[in-house]
Amino acid sequence: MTHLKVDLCIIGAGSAGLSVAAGAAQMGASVVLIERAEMGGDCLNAGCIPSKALIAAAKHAYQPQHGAAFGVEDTTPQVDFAAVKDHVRRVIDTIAPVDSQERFEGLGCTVIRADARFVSRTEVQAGDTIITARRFVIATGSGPFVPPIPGLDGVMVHTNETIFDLRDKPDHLIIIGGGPIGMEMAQAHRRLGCAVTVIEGAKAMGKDDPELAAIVLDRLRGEGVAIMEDAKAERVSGGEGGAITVHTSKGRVTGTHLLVAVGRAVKVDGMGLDVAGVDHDRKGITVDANLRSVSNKAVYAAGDVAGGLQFTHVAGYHGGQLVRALMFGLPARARTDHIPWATYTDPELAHVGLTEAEARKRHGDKLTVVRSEYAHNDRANTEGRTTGLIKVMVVGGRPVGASIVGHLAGELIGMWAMAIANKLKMTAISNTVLPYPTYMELNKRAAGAYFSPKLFESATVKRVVGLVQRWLP
Ligand SMILES: Cc1cc2nc3c(=O)[nH]c(=O)nc-3n(C[C@H](O)[C@H](O)[C@H](O)COP(=O)(O)OP(=O)(O)OC[C@H]3O[C@@H](n4cnc5c(N)ncnc54)[C@H](O)[C@@H]3O)c2cc1C
Ligand SMILES: NC(=O)c1ccc[n+]([C@@H]2O[C@H](COP(=O)([O-])OP(=O)(O)OC[C@H]3O[C@@H](n4cnc5c(N)ncnc54)[C@H](O)[C@@H]3O)[C@@H](O)[C@H]2O)c1
Repeated sequence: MTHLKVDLCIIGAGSAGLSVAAGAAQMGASVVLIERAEMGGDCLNAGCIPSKALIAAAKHAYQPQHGAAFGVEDTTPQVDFAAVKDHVRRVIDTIAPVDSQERFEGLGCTVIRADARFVSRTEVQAGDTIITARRFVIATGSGPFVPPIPGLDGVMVHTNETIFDLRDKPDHLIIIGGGPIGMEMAQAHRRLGCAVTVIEGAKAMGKDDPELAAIVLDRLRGEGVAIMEDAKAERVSGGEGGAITVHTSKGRVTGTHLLVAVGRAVKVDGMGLDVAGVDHDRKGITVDANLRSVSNKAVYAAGDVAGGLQFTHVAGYHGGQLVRALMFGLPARARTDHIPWATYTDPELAHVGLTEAEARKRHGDKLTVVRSEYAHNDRANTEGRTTGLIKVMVVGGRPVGASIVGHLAGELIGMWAMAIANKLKMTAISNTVLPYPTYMELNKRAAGAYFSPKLFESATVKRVVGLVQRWLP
């Protein structure tokens, strides 16, 4: 058995673990980084990157069929599904060196490729190495939750861990779960030529503003994705030639392939957390506002396993907060009110801060909701992207939330994320001069919609202007 004594031991080399490791090692701490599977974790290997690469291929399949409005004849492209998967693989391989063992060893980390588990409150074993550390970061992420639906174990079930490796095009893909994974995968597969049915137990895209989500759902339905809502998957059965039937509270659907996307299960099993005295539950490690275990002060958690929002940018944010806490002894104080998210359907759906419903509940009459429609944006008109809108929730002259549905919503939300993170006023947006014609002007128009009534419908302003005009030379 080898023994190592270090400042910091990080378990998991996904977005969260890598962010902490890179920062801590470059600031001079001795760091052990342990990963039992592929470097880069879910985002690189089975999450964000393959899904966005697949969506990009699907856009290429879709666009040639919709050029007529621009005077370009519609054509039906031939999709080589296996070649699409080659493209997905190439993108992963291109990005992989940034997350690689070699790169992190170059930064000064000791990288161990093994399963890690606590053997005491201050020691972790990985393979034949025992690591004693002043601090530990658990960044073990999450995996697909596969619910105990009767019959599921009797058919071939895909999750995000296998769907990107599928090289034969599904004739009919059934997706259980209408969250971000389900809806992104539904549209991508439909555009690549599959029949797709989504079975959602409650409301599809149910974590987003329902008015904006409805615009995405209309679009997907218009493209031929069948979406069943309030239809809980109750039983699954197999049939001849690999056919799969999902029985729901609203009837049954038969397809050729099944993707389960009903949420995530955090990875904490077999880690010796009880030996280390680290409290945890179904949502992950129980941490305080500083991402520190409430029951073992030497242990911190970051990313999906920290029990909050499950996004790569949150994992990165946790990483930054922990570097600050672990290297300088400053409080981490992870906020959540300024965290944006985006779902990369077409149109995209993005959000930051309070939704309209949450803002109404919290702020009542003090809330103003302003809107800006894509149909009034010149750039959107030139590109035929006029479906969409922005809603901004404003209290006391400052944005407290923004929701966007439309082309590039994931990019546009950045301006509101910056405003909320830095507690900027609406004037910070309205004072900004933007290039014309851009989609970004939608944000400025929303800020304009906030000030317009105050300027153009105010008797006081009219009186002052009248007086000034009388006295101006
Ligand atoms: C299909 C899909 C699409 C997504 N798209 C987006 C998106 O567009 N944008 C976005 O922000 N987020 C997206 N996400 C979410 C994002 O992937 C996760 O939030 C992010 O990967 C979490 O990072 P993490 O470091 O917490 O965990 P992970 O990336 O899961 O990394 C944890 C690592 O720990 C390792 N590990 C676990 N247990 C042990 C152990 N005992 N010993 C050693 N190693 C261990 C695992 O092997 C893994 O490599 C998507 C997720 C999925 C599934
Ligand atoms: N663009 C992005 O940022 C992005 C993309 C994909 C995933 N993610 C992350 O991954 C997480 C997991 O995504 P997800 O879509 O798997 O989970 P989710 O929890 O967001 O959505 C799962 C959906 O499945 C439904 N469901 C659960 N059980 C069901 C049943 N038996 N029958 C029918 N429907 C059922 C739920 O009502 C819910 O709407 C997300 O919350 C997000 O954090 C992010």
